[in-house]
Amino acid sequence: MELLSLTVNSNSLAVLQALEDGLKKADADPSVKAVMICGENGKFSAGADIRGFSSPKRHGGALGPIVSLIESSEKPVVAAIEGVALGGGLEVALGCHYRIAHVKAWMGLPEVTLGLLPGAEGTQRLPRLIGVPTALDMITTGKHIPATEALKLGLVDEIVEENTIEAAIRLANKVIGQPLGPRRLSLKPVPKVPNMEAFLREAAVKVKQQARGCLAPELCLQAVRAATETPFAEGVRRERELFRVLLSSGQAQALQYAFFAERAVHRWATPAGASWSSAAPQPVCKAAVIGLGTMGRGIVTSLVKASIPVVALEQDLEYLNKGRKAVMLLLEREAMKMEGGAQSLDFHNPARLQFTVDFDLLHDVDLVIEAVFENMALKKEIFHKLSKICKPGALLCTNTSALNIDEIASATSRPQQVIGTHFFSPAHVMRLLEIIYGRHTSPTAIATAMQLAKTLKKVGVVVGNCFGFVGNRMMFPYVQQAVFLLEEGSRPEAVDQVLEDFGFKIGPFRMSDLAGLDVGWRSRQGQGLTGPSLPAGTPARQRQGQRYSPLPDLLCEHGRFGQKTAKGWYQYEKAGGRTATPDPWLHSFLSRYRDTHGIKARFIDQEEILERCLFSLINEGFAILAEGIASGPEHLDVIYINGYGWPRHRGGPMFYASTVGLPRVLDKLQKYSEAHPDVPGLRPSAFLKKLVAVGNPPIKEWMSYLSQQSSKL
Ligand SMILES: CC/C=C/CC(=O)SCCNC(=O)CCNC(=O)[C@H](O)C(C)(C)COP(=O)(O)OP(=O)(O)OC[C@H]1O[C@@H](n2cnc3c(N)ncnc32)[C@H](O)[C@@H]1OP(=O)(O)O
Repeated sequence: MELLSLTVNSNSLAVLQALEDGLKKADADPSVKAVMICGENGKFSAGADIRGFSSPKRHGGALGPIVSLIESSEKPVVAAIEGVALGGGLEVALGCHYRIAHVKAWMGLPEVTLGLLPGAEGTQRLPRLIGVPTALDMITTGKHIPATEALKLGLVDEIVEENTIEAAIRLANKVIGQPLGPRRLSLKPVPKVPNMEAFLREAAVKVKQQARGCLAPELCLQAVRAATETPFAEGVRRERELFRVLLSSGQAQALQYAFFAERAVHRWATPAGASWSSAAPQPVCKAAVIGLGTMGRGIVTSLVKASIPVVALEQDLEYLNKGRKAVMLLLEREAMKMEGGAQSLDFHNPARLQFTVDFDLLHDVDLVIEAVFENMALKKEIFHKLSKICKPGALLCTNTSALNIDEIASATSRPQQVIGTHFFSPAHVMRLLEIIYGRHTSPTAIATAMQLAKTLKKVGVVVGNCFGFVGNRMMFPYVQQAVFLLEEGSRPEAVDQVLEDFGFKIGPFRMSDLAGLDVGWRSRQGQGLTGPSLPAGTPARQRQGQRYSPLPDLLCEHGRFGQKTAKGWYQYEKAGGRTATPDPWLHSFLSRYRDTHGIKARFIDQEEILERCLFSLINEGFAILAEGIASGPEHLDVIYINGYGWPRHRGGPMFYASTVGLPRVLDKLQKYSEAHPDVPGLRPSAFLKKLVAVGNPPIKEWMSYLSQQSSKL
């Protein structure tokens, strides 16, 4: 035997053992001259089984010594990388003396996205191979890179278009007898950077800023720093130490929960029994988007990027030309980020992207996404038209953040094909797609919308139809609490700071200024909560017997719509400016407001700000679960992580509640509810009370209590 081949699809214990046994056998057998390591079924390895991290013994130090064993082999070891080499899989490849990859393979060290660091000596070998700046980027972001890039970086020695295994065998035969010392990465010095210390210091500041409280990127950087400052063996010791810190941090559990939650939402189901396992999607070969405002432009861009031909429609030529310009600009920017540039998107080709004011051009599309502004009468008029013009099987989607899907569907002759597709702004960037089924929506329509999400590289989450659906419905009590806190004595910057320190990308007041206060104002006017239709004599701070804050309405009456008017909860340098500065006018306005309404301002500490905002949001989540609007807590968490800037390392609001402990959440809600009996959002939901009563079960068991007990809730 001249060559031994080993397969390493996943780094399970059995595979590791087989790898170790195989290597020892190869070393001991004089007839073996070289070793080739490959994966089965066209995949090298996706790394360790993520579920295994809950048992530290299984992975912590198990792989590192095997990687060292590979490297110290006296016979050349060649990695044949097909499919993916990720995490522990890539670390195995780094232990090999040569790496050869298929042109379509992808590589990366994504441990950081799971709250960990590459703990099998990867933080020490990769910088030695490709240099500190690039290794640091790969390790702290966890990005997957294509084989072509890996070749440019020197991560692999060769890429092939044909049979990788045969090419690896050829390479192994060629290098038999050549000295292995120069191929052992642990023996190589880390390539120098002109001012390494300054470089690492700057990188640390950047990584900390981007991490927003997530530990893993910072500890990844510390491990790479160790590679630059200490010999290999010392660096490995430091890497193991840091790995153990991360493994026992709650953040790793939260991030791993988020990994599986994002996959669990693919397996959608509705209370009526429709599900992913029985429904098949319809093909979408051509789509249309109606309305080229901010949302429509992003949606068109997203479809073009996914190579779906689009007809983009506006109400008149003026709006069409404005929309066309904006879409072209977005597409040009996107094309610049892509390898093939504008050519790869081909958006100047009318067969790919057509602009029109003629509804009749929608006769042959497979799917329409209506994205006009939130006006029920207008949406119904459009859907009525669509059901006359579109071909029989076409899916009719409405991009709405709160409107009733059933009412929109009632305007058509085919309500089974009507579905809500709630995109998030900017629609070509944000990953979330909330998919809302109505009473008559067919399983095929849901499956098609889910497939669309996948094609657009988004995470689709299927939810039921209610005001605000899941995301916005949970957001209402959160924002309401934030405003109540201002009434009681706090300031926008204090509330935002607490929530941003928690890890939100942006606090509720900065968010409101960004989105525009006029959006909510129009909606409240429509609901008769403010404006001319408010009955005379309505108390200023009460609606239907419940506490109401007119503060946001008053700001709008002063023309303060947020960034677009340079004034909102903050002041900005100019209309459209982005830099929020606390505004003395607002502070004295709040004082006058409190005086007018006889409110005595009090000091509100950070704990109260955090708990009232977050626990009211979580409380609404429990109500949503109890009503069957979403089929599990993962759905709510995926929505919040991908659409609302919830810090991923805290796993989503429902996972966070499970880590705080449901008895504590209940206790605090009870306390706040007693202090504010006129605020329904603080009254603990029956489902939360039930879960506490049955002993605070783990999150994965919550829904089982609902099905047994829903009638008694
Ligand atoms: C000291 C030793 C330490 C080692 C550290 C590590 O190795 S940590 C693990 C590093 N690896 C990863 O993070 C890879 C994670 N996986 C992915 O990025 C993707 O799954 C993929 C490999 C790129 C494939 O993507 P694709 O879109 O084709 O499929 P899915 O993501 O839907 O995955 C299919 C199912 O496989 C499960 N899965 C994938 N990888 C793992 C894994 N490493 N451990 C456990 N399970 C994994 C995934 O959950 C899917 O299962 P479902 O049952 O369908 O949900």
